[in-house]
Amino acid sequence: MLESTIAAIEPLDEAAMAEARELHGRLTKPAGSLGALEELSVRLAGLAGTCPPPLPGAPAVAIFAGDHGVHAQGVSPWPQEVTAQMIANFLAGGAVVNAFARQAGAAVTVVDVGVATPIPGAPADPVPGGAAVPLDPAVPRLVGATVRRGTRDFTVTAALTRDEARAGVEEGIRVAGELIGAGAGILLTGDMGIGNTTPAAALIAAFTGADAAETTGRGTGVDDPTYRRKVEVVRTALDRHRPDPADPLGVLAAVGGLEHAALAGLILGAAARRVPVLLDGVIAGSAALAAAAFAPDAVGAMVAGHRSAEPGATLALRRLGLEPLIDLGLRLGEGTGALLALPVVTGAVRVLHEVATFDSAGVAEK
Ligand SMILES: Cc1cc2ncn([C@H]3O[C@H](COP(=O)(O)O)[C@@H](O)[C@H]3O)c2cc1C
Ligand SMILES: O=C(O)c1cccnc1
Repeated sequence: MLESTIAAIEPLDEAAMAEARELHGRLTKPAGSLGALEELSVRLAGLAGTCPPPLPGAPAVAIFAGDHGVHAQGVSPWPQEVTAQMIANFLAGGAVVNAFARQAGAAVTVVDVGVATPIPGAPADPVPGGAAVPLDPAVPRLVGATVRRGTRDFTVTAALTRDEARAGVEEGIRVAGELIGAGAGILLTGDMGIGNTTPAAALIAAFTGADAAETTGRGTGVDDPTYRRKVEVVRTALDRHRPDPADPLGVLAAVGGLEHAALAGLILGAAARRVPVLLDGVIAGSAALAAAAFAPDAVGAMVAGHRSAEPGATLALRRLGLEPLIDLGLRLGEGTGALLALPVVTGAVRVLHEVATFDSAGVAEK
């Protein structure tokens, strides 16, 4: 499934992009006046292979959740159980991501790929992966797709086996296909996993070559001693595993997490189906680097929702050549920054559908 998905990812359609650029030049606005929205709409035309590209209807945010063996090293001030407790909160509609999803009209799917503790109140048998899904923005949904109940501590051994990392990536591909099959016109990335900014920092260091001190941030707000320990943990893991950036499955297995692997898969799945994927913060950025290492043309499907306050997020976006749409100092995750950016993406496309040309509106050109 991974290999066939990678093989299906192709470059942007140059003819559709040229058509979108030409159309922009005829719309009733000074050329270039919509700034970054113009190039974004051109890119989305290239992704869809048609101009104008479809409006990104039926948005769907996929929140991949997992726990982390490296939590034992004291890299987060929060207990591991908060991952499962927040999933219960997502399903009850009480988290920030739910508020923003309601505002955006986005369906919320939580995918348990690696949660270590029981999810309070969750059915013993959540919807198994593969079940038919209605995209109902009012009802958050849990998909049970556990690969293993938390990764191993990567300061000691590889976080995952290659097979486990592959299973995580393939679950993300499967979810992308399921959501797009149910009608989603744009996918948004979300994450939940106490400690997951530490593997994100390690992945970004592995893929960009940046130092652990540059890629590591304060996550949920760690104090100075914890921050120093976190940098050391990332450095120790990189020294121990020496991950090869040309082998993304190996990197994800050595220093990644199951939600990072699944998000890489979601991105690949969206790119293969030529549906845009709106990236959230640093976890998504680290997964996007993995996706780009699997398939460089996958970058064409990526839209950077926002600039997370985590320093690694900026390094990841720079490496991918993506400019974030909004920059509000958010550092939450869950998909919150991606959801806030969604109207910007829709606006960029709507211009190509609805704005009159100088000719049709009888407006004089300069
Ligand atoms: C209540 C709560 C809600 C969250 N929602 C997202 N995160 C975010 O913070 C975690 C990563 O930060 P660190 O690596 O410092 O643990 C992830 O679960 C991420 O989704 C949350 C964290 C907490 C505590
Ligand atoms: O930017 C993010 O994605 C982020 C930042 C801090 C904690 N969790 C996620």
